[in-house]
Amino acid sequence: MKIFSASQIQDADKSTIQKQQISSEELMERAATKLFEWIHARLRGTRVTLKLFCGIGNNGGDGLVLARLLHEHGYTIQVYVVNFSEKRSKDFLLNLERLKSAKLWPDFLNNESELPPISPDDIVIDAIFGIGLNRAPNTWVGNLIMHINNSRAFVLSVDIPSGLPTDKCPWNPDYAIRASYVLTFQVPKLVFFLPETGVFVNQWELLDIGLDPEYLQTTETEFELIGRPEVLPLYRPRLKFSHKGNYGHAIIVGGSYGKIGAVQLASDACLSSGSGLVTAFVPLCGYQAIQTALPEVMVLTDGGEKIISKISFPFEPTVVGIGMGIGVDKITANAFGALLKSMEKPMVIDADGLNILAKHPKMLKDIPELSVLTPHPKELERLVGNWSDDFEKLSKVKAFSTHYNVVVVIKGAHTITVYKDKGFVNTTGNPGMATAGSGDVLTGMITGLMAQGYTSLHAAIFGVYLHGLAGDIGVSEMGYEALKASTIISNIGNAFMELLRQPEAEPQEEN
Ligand SMILES: NC(=O)C1=CN([C@@H]2O[C@H](COP(=O)(O)OP(=O)(O)OC[C@H]3O[C@@H](n4cnc5c(N)ncnc54)[C@H](O)[C@@H]3O)[C@@H](O)[C@H]2O)[C@@H](O)CC1
Ligand SMILES: Nc1ncnc2c1ncn2[C@@H]1O[C@H](COP(=O)(O)OP(=O)(O)O)[C@@H](O)[C@H]1O
Ligand SMILES: [K+]
Repeated sequence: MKIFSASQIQDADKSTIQKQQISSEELMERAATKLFEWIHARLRGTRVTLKLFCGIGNNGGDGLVLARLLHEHGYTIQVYVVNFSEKRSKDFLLNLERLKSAKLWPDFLNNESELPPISPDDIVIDAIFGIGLNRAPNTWVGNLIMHINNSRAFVLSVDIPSGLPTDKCPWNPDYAIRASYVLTFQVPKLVFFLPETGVFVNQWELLDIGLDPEYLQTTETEFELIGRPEVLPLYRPRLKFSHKGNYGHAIIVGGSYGKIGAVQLASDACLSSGSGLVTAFVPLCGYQAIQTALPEVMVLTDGGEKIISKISFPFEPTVVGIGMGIGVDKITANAFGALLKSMEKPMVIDADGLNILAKHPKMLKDIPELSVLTPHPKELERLVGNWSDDFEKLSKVKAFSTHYNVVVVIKGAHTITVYKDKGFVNTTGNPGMATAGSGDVLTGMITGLMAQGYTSLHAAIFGVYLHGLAGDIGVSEMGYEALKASTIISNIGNAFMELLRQPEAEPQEEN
């Protein structure tokens, strides 16, 4: 699903109004009716007080229409107009008049007003700012936002939490609503998924308000949200008459004394993702452990007892996944650098492989084109330097990816796979996966997919999604705390099956 910028959404609104020959006021009515239907379907007339905080733009206009509809259906409501500017929008004014005609008189709040009482049992509807927010809220509006946040009431935000801009981080994080739930119009917003801004959104849901489908389909976006519909077409089915030679031979290179488990996890994950053959390449001390733990995996060693000192293969691998537990010793770094120079096919580089690159930036130019790099935030910072906020991080990664022609997987709660100017935001995974070795599993999975012929970009997007899904299935059986990296591996098969599951047929109505 595409993630549009604020200005693109505004263009989609305009295009809708023009093509569907409706007025902006009708579009507002349509949007607010969707809000009302969502709320009414859940509350079904429950006796609860809804406190609607409405700004003076179109987001506030949505709030006013919603207030009218709630009132018509007998709900107890209190409407506050957050009067932060004299420049009220046309549709806000129109709906203010309609509200007054329905004998509903809002309280007008300004910088001299007392903060209105909010009980933890109230439901707050937050319609102060929408995607039109373009500067920091002033102090009294910020204080009102903090008051709402401190109220412990359930806060339902219209379109976007007020105070959170659509395409940047908030000027002041205290001055942004922390929404219990966001009902967002038509398309998801990027800020819902970034570590610094996603904290303002506990849960979100799309409301389809019928924006111009042609505009939505034909407009290119910088980011895309990756769910089942996007991943399913990437799947490469296994053929009836195929044999293991058709699915590639992956080599997982890594490990050092005390860190052989990382290679074991990655090799296991690589095999469990469908690689035809998997060989682990480890220092001598890892030989027995891997041979014992993974009978299906072959093992190569170099001469070094505790660390890798020279990397060479007696055959040409389909793909190499490298770096987990390998250490950053100078000898290992030299061996790694020599391998980069000799390789032409795309590789997967993780963990200490990335740390070696950060320590020896001259090696960067030797990374084979279209390789996949899988940094966690700290490794990323070592690689691209620090950033002032999540948006700067994204632009740095885009520049890095373009410069070296590599795919960068920014790992996190919503892992973002970046290739050149485009970012793919993952939707699977959970905090149970914040555990030792889960990154090694991801590297193994991406390597395993590339071995089978998935392109680098597809392997990264598909692997990240499947890894998160395997984690979600694992957590559904044992909870967050007990999930281990090996649990993710044992659920890779379930994740494939869940992905490929046929949707259940709609029950037939009996005549
Ligand atoms: N355009 C359309 O046809 C539709 C718009 N919709 C709603 O309209 C919203 C966008 O509305 P608007 O563009 O009116 O903007 P907002 O309602 O988000 O913002 C209010 C106005 O305040 C001004 N402003 C921005 N930041 C400010 C600040 N910190 N302090 C004081 N004033 C500030 C802006 O210039 C803006 O015009 C969407 O989020 C959505 O809720 C929906 O009704 C669907 C249809
Ligand atoms: N809160 C979270 N929600 C979803 N996924 C997470 C979360 N925390 C970590 N993960 C995932 O777990 C993996 C952790 O990788 P990494 O930090 O490299 O672990 P390790 O180095 O121990 O292998 C990444 O794929 C990341 O996206
Ligand atoms: K809002």
